[in-house]
Amino acid sequence: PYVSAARYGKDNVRVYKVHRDTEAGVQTVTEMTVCCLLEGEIDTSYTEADNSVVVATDSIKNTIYITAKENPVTPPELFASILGSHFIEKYAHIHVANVKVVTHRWARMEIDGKPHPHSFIKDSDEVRNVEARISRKDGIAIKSAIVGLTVLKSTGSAFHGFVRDEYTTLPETWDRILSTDVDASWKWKTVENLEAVQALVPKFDEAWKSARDITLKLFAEDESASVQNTMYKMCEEILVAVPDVATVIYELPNKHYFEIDLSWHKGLKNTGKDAEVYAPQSGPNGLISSETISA
Ligand SMILES: O=c1[nH]c(=O)c2nn[nH]c2[nH]1
Repeated sequence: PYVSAARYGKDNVRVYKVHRDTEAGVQTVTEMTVCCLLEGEIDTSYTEADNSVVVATDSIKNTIYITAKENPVTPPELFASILGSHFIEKYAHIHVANVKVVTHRWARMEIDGKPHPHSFIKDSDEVRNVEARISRKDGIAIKSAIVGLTVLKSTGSAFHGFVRDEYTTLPETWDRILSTDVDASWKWKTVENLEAVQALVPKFDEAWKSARDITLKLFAEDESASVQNTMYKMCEEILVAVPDVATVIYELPNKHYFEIDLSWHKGLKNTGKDAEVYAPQSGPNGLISSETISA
């Protein structure tokens, strides 16, 4: 046997960093969870217990803290690229660093109508993620994402005209609840090195805001004929709004809310246009995904 692929490192490295603007008296916080996995000439550490090629995962963890201390931690695309580049530059036998950064939400509190200088709320479990592959020979490939943005609309969603056969029980509907946990990601065109990432820095936050705004606006306003079609419209608009992005990926669970027929109770009407009380379903759920590439 031989090792066909190997990567190792430290996962679930939680990092918090505060920026203190003493002049303005305003503090800003960033909290993230980092995973950093290395690839390279490391097979002998698996096949021959040769630890001389192993940068200990503990040292990788230490490097994450030091890199966070000495560099910007935002935008996460930049921090991930700086961190990954460190390993390629420092260790000749390490050829790829796979860095995932999950940034958690700390929304600045508004107290008496004013942004508070140093207090924040975790207003949802939504996260902003980055997965970067920093490779000595292939350059830097970055995928950014919005994950865990849970949304619901109480109307403005239909689903009819689908295959009807001996397996079908789902009634057609012209007015249903639509709810999903958005997982949207966009792949940047691969860049040569860290310098090229730094040139892109102003675009990373803009792209995240555009992708999030487009997703919410279309979700709310589209008279949805299906999750598939609404998802495609989101991809189209993101590809137009963010030219440096080559591919947009969505994965949307369809979190069903079932009507409850209460007619057995004194003829109580609670279906179709009379439906008001529904049963939210934990599962099964639909799962609709797509990858859309600019022309
Ligand atoms: O939007 C939807 N897409 C589907 O493919 C589907 N299948 N059942 N309900 C559905 N809703």
